[in-house]
Amino acid sequence: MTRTPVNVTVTGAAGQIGYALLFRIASGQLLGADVPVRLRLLEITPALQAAEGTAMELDDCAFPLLRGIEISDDPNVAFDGANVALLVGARPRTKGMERGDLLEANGGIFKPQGRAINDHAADDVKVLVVGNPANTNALIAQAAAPDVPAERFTAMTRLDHNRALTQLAKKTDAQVADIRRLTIWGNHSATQYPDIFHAEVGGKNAAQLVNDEKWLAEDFIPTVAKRGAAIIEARGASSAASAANAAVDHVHTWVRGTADGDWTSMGIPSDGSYGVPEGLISSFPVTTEGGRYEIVQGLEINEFSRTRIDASVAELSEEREAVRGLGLL
Ligand SMILES: NC(=O)C1=CN([C@@H]2O[C@H](COP(=O)(O)OP(=O)(O)OC[C@H]3O[C@@H](n4cnc5c(N)ncnc54)[C@H](O)[C@@H]3O)[C@@H](O)[C@H]2O)C=CC1
Ligand SMILES: O=C([O-])CC(=O)C(=O)O
Repeated sequence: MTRTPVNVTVTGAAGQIGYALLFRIASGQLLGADVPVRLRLLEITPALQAAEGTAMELDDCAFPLLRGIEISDDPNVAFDGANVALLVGARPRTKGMERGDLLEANGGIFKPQGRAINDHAADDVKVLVVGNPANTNALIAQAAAPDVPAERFTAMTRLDHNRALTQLAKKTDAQVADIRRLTIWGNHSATQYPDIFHAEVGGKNAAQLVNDEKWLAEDFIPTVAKRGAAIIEARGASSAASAANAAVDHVHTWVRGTADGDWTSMGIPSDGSYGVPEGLISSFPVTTEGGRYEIVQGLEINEFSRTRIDASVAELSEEREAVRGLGLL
């Protein structure tokens, strides 16, 4: 059977995450080994030549599922017909830049990209924002795309989720595959809250198994939340292969579904669940099926968790106010 190729647009294609990501998409790991893909790469004009170089290497892999590569510096071209859009390219914080400057610079990227998605993407487009500050960049893009259902705009907290899985596996002497139902709540920032109170390790409640609140508060949570900075310190560059891996995981789970009885973490527009103000793009526990996701409902939130979820959500509200003040929403 011949399947129509799926159009996957990747922004920031010549960057370090792009270099780790494109080969995995083209090999079938994003959408499945039975799904042909066409890549659309968006870069700024000075980086087009580097993107061409990456495209040459993609050609040289002779991936059977790769049905074409187009490169452009025009979002209206790159998002044309996009079924999946991975928004990786963003303005990094540079010396002397305040938080407001960063939000404004990224507004200049994510607002026009949101508009281009609105005007040119396929009806079934699914958007993942990786570029930081990911949650608020996703909000800016979503606000610029009023014709696209709001829930199609998501932000990446899967890297945080994966980091938390490994830290918990190490602590409990388990394998990551033995762990289910872990949750990242809130913002992809140092305020995020990795929650093990509903997680299970080999079928046993993780928090009871660990039974060490000091480790949770002083080791596990800061290790996961500050892992990005630790990688920069160790590697001299920010996480790239692990970020690309998480982007692949995020979209793969969204499209192909969560395993029975398990859930994942995604930054998604809040419907007001768990006291998170409606519309904020915040990380929640979600199950996915048939290309749709649903927030896991009915989890009991204890005092320890409540304080931490509220703190991260408060940061998201401040970011929303800041971009509103800049006229980006
Ligand atoms: N959500 C998450 O878990 C993570 C997010 N990140 C973020 O991902 C982003 C990308 O990281 P890297 O690939 O390491 O950065 P990078 O600097 O290596 O690459 C970024 C690329 O984006 C391009 N770019 C800039 N503006 C653009 C525009 N308007 N349109 C298209 N392309 C544009 C640049 O030319 C550059 O090639 C950063 O914002 C980083 O902070 C990184 C790791 C994890
Ligand atoms: O911290 C950074 O700059 C990159 C990032 O988002 C992460 O690794 O989680």
